[in-house]
Amino acid sequence: MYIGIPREIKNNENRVAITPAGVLSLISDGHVVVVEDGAGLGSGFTNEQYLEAGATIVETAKEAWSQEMVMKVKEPLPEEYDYFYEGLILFTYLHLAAEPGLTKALIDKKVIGIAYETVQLNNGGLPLLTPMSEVAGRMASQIGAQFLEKSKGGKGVLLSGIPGVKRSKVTVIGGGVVGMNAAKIALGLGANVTIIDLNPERLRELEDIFGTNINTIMSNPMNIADSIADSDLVIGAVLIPGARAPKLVTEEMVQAMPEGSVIVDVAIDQGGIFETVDRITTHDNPTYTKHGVVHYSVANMPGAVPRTSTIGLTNVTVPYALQIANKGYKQACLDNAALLKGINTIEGYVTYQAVAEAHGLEYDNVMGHLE
Ligand SMILES: NC(=O)C1=CN([C@@H]2O[C@H](COP(=O)(O)OP(=O)(O)OC[C@H]3O[C@@H](n4cnc5c(N)ncnc54)[C@H](O)[C@@H]3O)[C@@H](O)[C@H]2O)C=CC1
Ligand SMILES: CC(=O)C(=O)O
Repeated sequence: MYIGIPREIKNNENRVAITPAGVLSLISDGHVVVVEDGAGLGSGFTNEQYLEAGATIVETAKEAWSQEMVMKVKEPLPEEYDYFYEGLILFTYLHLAAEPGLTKALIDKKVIGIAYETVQLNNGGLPLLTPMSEVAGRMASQIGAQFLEKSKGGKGVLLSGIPGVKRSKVTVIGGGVVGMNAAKIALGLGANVTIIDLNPERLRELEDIFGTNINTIMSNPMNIADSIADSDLVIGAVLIPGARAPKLVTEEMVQAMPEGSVIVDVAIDQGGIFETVDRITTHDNPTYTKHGVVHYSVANMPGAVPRTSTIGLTNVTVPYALQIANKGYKQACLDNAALLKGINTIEGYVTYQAVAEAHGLEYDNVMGHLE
């Protein structure tokens, strides 16, 4: 199979969809990998390293996009939609529930859109989302600590406090991969941590992991309002796979937070869980202040630590890419139920229920397209 790797063009997105080691794996199985000039530089991988691994370097994005399968990191931006063509296999993060324009473009151009974030194992795990959620969760607490500094617009508190001065309170809403990693770092920085989740089994697991060093609370509007009212930092980490994120934190709840508190809405890539998060921010200009509260809503947080993130991402994506390339996407998806769940669009149809619901579009069963 011919596989294209375009350079990422989102603001400060320095990740790339494949490392030279990943190229070698694909080439060893007889595939051709076409990498856009300089695509790996942001992650510290040079054209020469890709060439040594056996890739072909092309000068333009158009050439990288003209291959049978395109592997990317972030969802395509509108200026990339013109590269779509009927039958293209697009293997990347798509986050379609929050992307009506992209959903329409994929349907109109009959692209086979396989979304990393909805590839799902039988146990519910999301193997192609997990490493980036680990990165973003860990970053969320670091970033929150930074924006609590007075010069950054925060109230001027240190997460750990000091002897004689109380520790800051961090509330994490959603105790999955992002939430657990955010809690780990917040605890390490000395904060007083509360995790809120809807799933009692998950709350039990979190207590088994952290012991009584954290508070675990059942998710409901009253508990969320109570916990965030006296929090210094609130982290949004809820996910319903493939769906638009539920707005769990109302404007009124944010208004009740003390001035200079900080919100980090990691779930922004699925639309965000705070009513007051009304925009996606960028690494160049990551925050805005509303009701006196600093809001951070960058949708590609791992793009800021591209070396770690690219290696972490490609560790998990390349084995799936190999299955698609070796067997063809139809057989690969028939043989692998996790990969099958990744197909969001095919032959002009939406084949992921939550995406169809998010946009009021007709849902079609993917199996009818795989004969
Ligand atoms: N902004 C960024 O750069 C990045 C964003 N993300 C996003 O972070 C979000 C979280 O991802 P993961 O932690 O991997 O998901 P996950 O599936 O591991 O965890 C989600 C958690 O939310 C909980 N949940 C569901 N409904 C809830 C409710 N009503 N109240 C409280 N908890 C609820 C679930 O029980 C689960 O424990 C996703 O939207 C993901 O795409 C991930 C990586 C980077
Ligand atoms: C998951 C995601 O949106 C990211 O890694 O940027």
